[in-house]
Amino acid sequence: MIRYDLSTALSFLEAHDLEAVRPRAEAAHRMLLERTGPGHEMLGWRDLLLQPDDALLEDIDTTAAEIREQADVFLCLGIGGSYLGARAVIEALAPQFRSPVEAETERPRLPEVLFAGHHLSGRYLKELLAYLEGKSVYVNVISKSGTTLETMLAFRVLRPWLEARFPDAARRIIVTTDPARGRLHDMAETFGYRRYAIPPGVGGRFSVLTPVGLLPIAVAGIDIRSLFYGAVEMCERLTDASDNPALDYAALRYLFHERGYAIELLAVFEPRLSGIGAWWQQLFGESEGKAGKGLYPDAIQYSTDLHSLGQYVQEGRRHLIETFLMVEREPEPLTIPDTGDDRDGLAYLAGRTVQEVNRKAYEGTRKAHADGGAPVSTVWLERLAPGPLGACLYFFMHAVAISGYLLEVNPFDQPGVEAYKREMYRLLGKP
Ligand SMILES: O=P(O)(O)OC[C@H]1O[C@](O)(CO)[C@@H](O)[C@@H]1O
Repeated sequence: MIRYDLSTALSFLEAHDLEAVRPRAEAAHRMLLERTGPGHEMLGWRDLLLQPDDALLEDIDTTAAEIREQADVFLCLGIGGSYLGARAVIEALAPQFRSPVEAETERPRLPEVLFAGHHLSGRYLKELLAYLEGKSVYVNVISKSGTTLETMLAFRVLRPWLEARFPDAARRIIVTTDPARGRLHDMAETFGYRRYAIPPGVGGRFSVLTPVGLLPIAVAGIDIRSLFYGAVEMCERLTDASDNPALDYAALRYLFHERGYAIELLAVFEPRLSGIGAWWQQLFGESEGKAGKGLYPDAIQYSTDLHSLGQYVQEGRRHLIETFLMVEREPEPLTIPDTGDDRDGLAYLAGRTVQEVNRKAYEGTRKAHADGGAPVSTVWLERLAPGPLGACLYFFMHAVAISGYLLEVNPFDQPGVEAYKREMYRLLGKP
């Protein structure tokens, strides 16, 4: 389901470099599998795939079916790992343009899945409340700690709004949080909200395959079982150190990190994958960026950004590597019309497909950027569907764990994110 092509990047290294780093990468891989590395108590994201809880998937599907039936809007409140995974998968797989009914089935349309609590814009919340007026709204508050300001502040605004409009407000609020503690947990207990647990051994950025991601994804009408089992399959495949694309990816990144490269671009040519890029940014940024180490992760969307950042990538400071995230099989090609003239200068494309043009844009970009001095490699996704996407999510989680161990950091903590919070709370006069 996932293929990793690093052939072009290898030309930036000495012939034996990859082989030389392999024993270290394999040792890091073993630390992950054998739970001997720092942060090993936070490997719950693997455990839940090694022992799938089908009853939980069933339960989430049942809740999602009720919400799909009742809601016009499913509003997810969360930030960082508590929304990026859900948003990424929904953007990748749900229809990009909405219609009043699903064309073929004549069924009423799916609820709109919206996000809030992922920043502190009062303006956004005000406009959101105005938009929600008159609609049937369900709210999913997602926070592992149950204390994150952005999320909890949005909930404080939404809760009275819901209570004032819906006699069954308590049933419309679903809380996803720590199973035993925290303010959100306690509120759910007090007010009788439905509750889903984030296992204690799963950090926010690794939580997409828990109810954090699965409930919103299921509400969006996506097959969570296929997504989940795609990840299970990839998890099983990556236990073997030989022919292991995650290990190769981690080893390659490490080699360039050690050679002074500072930035990794994750470039997509399919806008639907931009959300995966945003999710990947948090995954790699929070896991690696500590002790003065790590590649700065930057997600970029082509060909859009070739017209803004392309100049820098081609000729700017040579301190970046580029990883393309591509889809192998594209369904429903769109044929470029033959208009019978060449007024727009595009007659040479008539009869070919837009997909082919996009593929050539990728091939051309890969060559140009490599020629310009950027080591490039490509992660290939078999197709845009729940199974391969689940495999892709696991691929990156496995890779970042190996990568963190190669850098000799704990890939599962994020002590640095507290610094701004301390300053902000001091300014706000938090008791
Ligand atoms: O789920 P929580 O506890 O609200 O945290 C949200 C996000 O905030 C962070 O803790 C960073 O502040 C992330 O690691 C996490 O994904």
